[in-house]
Amino acid sequence: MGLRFRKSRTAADRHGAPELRQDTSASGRSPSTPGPSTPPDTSVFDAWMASRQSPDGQSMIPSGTPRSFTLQNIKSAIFIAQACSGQMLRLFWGSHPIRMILLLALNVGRGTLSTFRYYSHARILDEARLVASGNVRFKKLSLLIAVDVLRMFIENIFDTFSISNETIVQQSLRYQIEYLQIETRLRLDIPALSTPAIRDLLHESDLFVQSFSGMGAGFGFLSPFDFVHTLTTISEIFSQLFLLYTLSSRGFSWTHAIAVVSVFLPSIFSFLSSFCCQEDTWPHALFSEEERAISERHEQMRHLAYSDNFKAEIMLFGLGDWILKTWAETRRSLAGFQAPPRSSSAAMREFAHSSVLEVLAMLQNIPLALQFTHASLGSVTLYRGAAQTLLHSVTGFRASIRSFYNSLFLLAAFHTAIGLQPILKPKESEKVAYESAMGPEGRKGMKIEARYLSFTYPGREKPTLRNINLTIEPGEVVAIVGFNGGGKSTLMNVLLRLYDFQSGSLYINDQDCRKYDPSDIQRHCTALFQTAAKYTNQSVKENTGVGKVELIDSDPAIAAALENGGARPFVDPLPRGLDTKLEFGGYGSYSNPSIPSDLPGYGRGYAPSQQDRVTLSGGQWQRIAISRAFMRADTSDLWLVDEGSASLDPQAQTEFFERLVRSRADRSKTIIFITHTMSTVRWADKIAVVDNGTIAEFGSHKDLMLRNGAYAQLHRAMPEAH
Ligand SMILES: Nc1ncnc2c1ncn2[C@@H]1O[C@H](COP(=O)(O)OP(=O)(O)OP(=O)(O)O)[C@@H](O)[C@H]1O
Repeated sequence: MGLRFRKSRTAADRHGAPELRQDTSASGRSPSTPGPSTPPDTSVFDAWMASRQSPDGQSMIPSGTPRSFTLQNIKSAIFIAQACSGQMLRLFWGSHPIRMILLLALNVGRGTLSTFRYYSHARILDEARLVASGNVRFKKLSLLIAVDVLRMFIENIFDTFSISNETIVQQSLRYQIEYLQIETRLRLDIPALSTPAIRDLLHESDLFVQSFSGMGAGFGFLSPFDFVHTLTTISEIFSQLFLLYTLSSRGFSWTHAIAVVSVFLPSIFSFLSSFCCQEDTWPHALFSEEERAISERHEQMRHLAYSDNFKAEIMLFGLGDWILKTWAETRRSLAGFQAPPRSSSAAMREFAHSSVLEVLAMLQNIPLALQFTHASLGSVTLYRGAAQTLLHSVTGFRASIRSFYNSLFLLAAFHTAIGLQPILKPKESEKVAYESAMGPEGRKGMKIEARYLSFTYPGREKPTLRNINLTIEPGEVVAIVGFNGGGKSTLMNVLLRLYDFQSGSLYINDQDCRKYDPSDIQRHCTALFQTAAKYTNQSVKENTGVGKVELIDSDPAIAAALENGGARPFVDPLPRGLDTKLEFGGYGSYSNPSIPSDLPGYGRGYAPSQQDRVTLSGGQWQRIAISRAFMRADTSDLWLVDEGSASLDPQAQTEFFERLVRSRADRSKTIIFITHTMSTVRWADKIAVVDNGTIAEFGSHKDLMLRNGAYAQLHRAMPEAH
């Protein structure tokens, strides 16, 4: 299946943009194939993708990179603002309508506060100046000071109220935005999440969400919420302009005209030059493949240094120096990339820019010099205050515009992401409900038929599974064996509908599997993955109960699952029983030496770290994972075990298989298990040998031994087989 986005092969194609329609001709899929994770608002998605093209059109800039001010990008930003503003306004409005209006009004009001402050100070200064001439009017001066104190008091109350109102609105908005983002991440399936363009989309969407909590960095983040603050800046600019106007209207002169114009000159010059000098905002080297590779290596080294998981190997193999050296080298290289040597013309431009700014700032003082003889001290102070605030506000406004410009692209990502749908979900009109199958001799369970099934991981060129042909009857027990990297786990993931296949067919209970909602199939399966999840810092109850969340509070159901999983011997003596929290044996975990680590239990004891939490061994974690899988055994037609018992000792492994088979005494479940241990193969009715992505042999132990092929060879290589 080819991913298609545009007719011509652009950088977007090369980076795996999701297709607008399914390319059925290339994949050989049936028309009933579920739709891809098509962004619902493709025009916003197109604008977002277009903004990620590098200026030469040859590559895509990494997600999270600020966009440059090109004509194309500016057009995209305007389009995004138009297309998404409705949604944003609805979100803003929906959070707290009254508080939202207050927020806008208070932000406008805040901008005028400095004008009152300067005006009040100017009047006090003018009055105080009379002290020198002996004409001091104490009553008036006291009144002015009292008014100023009152102004400060009101300003304080205004600020306090406006900050608390803003916090409430921001928290509410943040909640809504984060909720939508988390919901999207949970809704999407693995194929959607592995599509490079969707991953980038979600990354920028995450940055958008982070910008609401002030956690963003590097993108010049400014959430649309923060943009409300520019209302303060705008109102500040207008109120200072008004102040300057009132100063000049006391007797207009050309010096006042110069005053108003000169106040703006540095800002105007700076504003225009920031748009004109594109080289300053587009460091090409930042996006080269070379830098990306170095940056990745840099991150890897940092991760190695920080993560506890690698500590043992780092110490054992003496990797410390190598990690530090590589980290330092990559860091230096990155610094070189981030600060490319400036060309002499760029340096000259920078010099000219700063000199002009300085001259313009100096020009601002000319009106002061001209007026000094006849203007009052208050007017002079007022002029300086207004001029500086204006400069500051316009500069701040310019920075806000730039940040807001960038946040529009993050908004586009968020807007598109929250509309994404899982790739594997079938169309409502074609969906069928799952029903258990009946097999020969009244056996129940899941029937699986794969025909010429092939699968390639997203972003990979070579298929991992090729022409898989396999029929598993309801109630059958099948062992999958083969060499490392052959594709066994991948086959399990495809059977579980965690991944879709590109060609061939897969029938489950005589129905095309693509007609089922994957969650409908998964509800009837239980699985034990090669690397079982460890819900660290969560209780035994939660670690087990998540196997069937409806029963997470049912102590009897959890106790039964722990019994089946062989976990009770070490769970029962725990100080807080099912409520004891479980920890992974990291190097940072705390051990309390006063508690003996050899508490009675199954096999070796656990290492208690605190009264309410324990650190489990690898095998104990595996028993918890098995218990979790047993939580859903009653309602499952299929058990899939991917070396889930590999960490168990031989006796425990036998017990596990006995329990597994006992749990389907009436042969009411299909069981598929992947194993490298030949002693466990005896539990299987049939064996599939997976080699190099295909099923090399399939049959009973007896048949395959007689065949004397790959299985017989594997079997003979295992000492415990004899
Ligand atoms: N998420 C993934 N993305 C890309 N390639 C993958 C992914 N998972 C596995 N592979 C590749 O698919 C191939 C088959 O891997 P798989 O885990 O299915 O093999 P396996 O037979 O289960 O191996 P083992 O016996 O070692 O567990 C390997 O080459 C592996 O690199």
